[in-house]
Parts: sequence; structure tokens; C-alpha cells
Amino acid sequence: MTFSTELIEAGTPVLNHIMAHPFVKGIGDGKLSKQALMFYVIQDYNYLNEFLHSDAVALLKSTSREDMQIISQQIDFLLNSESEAHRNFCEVAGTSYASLQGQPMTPTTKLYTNHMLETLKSGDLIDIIAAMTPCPWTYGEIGDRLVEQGKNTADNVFTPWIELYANDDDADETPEQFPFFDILDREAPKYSRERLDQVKRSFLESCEFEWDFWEQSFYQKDWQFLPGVVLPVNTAAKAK
Ligand SMILES: Cc1ncc(CN)c(N)n1
Repeated sequence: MTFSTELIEAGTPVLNHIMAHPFVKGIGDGKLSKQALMFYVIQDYNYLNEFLHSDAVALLKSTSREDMQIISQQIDFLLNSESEAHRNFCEVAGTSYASLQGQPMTPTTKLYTNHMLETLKSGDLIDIIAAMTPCPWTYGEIGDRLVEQGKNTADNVFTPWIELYANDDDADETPEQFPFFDILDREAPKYSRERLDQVKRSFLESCEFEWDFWEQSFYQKDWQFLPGVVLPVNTAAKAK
């Protein structure tokens, strides 16, 4: 069994919980509160900034052009395409993207991004990529499964979001669809079983953080005693 197959098997129960989460179900059904959408975009903007920093260090630590290509494609997707997913949510929430930027990180966003950033300080490429992989993996799976369920209908307001993340082809799910798994499979043979178990734990922690990210957005879980997220008054401003 390849290391990526092992990770996918271990992460699938968490992925199933993500699919059952009311935020993800709401994307499929085209129904989510404006507060949940805005809270998500505010925090996701923060999260993706740190994800980009992780990409930058992963690029620095990669030695093959193949790995560099995969990481740079991820950076390109994030900078040039993924903002469309945020704009889709902003349009439905009736607010502008600019109004949802520059706010403090919630405890969950901080925990998740610190978990990724921790690997940059002392980790190898395998540690950095393992902590990052649940991000593209779970979203690709969400997109694929919602398409399989026929949720990308013309009248679902979140169809642009679903189609952005769904993989284009109809092929069976393979690690190759999520090229970070290829990097993990190339790196894994260099390490002991004990070390790979640590890497697997880190991957699974990120899977759980993915679930928690939906949870915090659906319920707008924020700081209790410190200043936190301020949701803009819904002005129905045109999304920029
Ligand atoms: C928290 C989170 N995880 C994953 C993705 C998909 N890149 C995202 N935008 N935000």
C-alpha cells in the first residue's frame, strides 16, 4: 500500500463527517445564512494567506522540478482562481469581497494555520506537504461528491463554488488527482515507520481542522472575551 493510500484510508472517516456537516450540506442545497458565508470568507482569506506562506517554504525545500511544478500550480490556483469561490459566497451574501478582508483570526483559524506553520520551522518537505494536503484533498472531494449527487444545478446559487473544486474528469478517485499525494509518495520511502506515523498524525490533525473550519463558520465561533470578527452590515453591495 502506498503512503498516500494509507493517508486517504485513515482520513476518509473525517471526510465523511465533513460531507455530513450542515455547512457543506448547505452548499449542496443552495441554502446558507449570510452570516455563515461572510464569516467563512473572512476566515478563509486569513487561512489562505498562511497557506501561501506554507507553499512558499515547501517550494524552497523541494529539490525536483516535478515537485516545484506541483507547488507552483497550487500557488497559481490559490491566487488566480480560488478567489472566485470567495466571490461566489460574497455575491450570495450580498456583500463585497473587499469588506471581508483584514479581520482577526478566530481561535480555530489560528490553531489550524499554526499547525501548518509549525512544520515550516523544523519540518522536512514531507511534514509541510502532509499538513497542507487535507486542504486540496477535502475540497476536491467535496466538489466531486456534490457533483455526483447532482447538486451543481442551474438554480443552485453555489454551483460556481462546487464546479471550481470538482475535478474535471469522471475517472475513479486516485491520488494522482491530488498531486500533493504524489510528493508524499516520493518522500515517504526516505523515512522510518515511526516517523511516517508522526506525518500521518499531522495529516489527520489537518483533516480534523478542516471539519472544524466548517463548524466555526456555520456557528460563527469566535473569541469569547477578546475583540473578534465584525460582520459588515449587509448592504447588498455589488461584489467586487
Ligand atoms: C480552510 C480551507 N481548506 C481548504 C481550502 C481549499 N483550498 C480552503 N479554501 N480553505
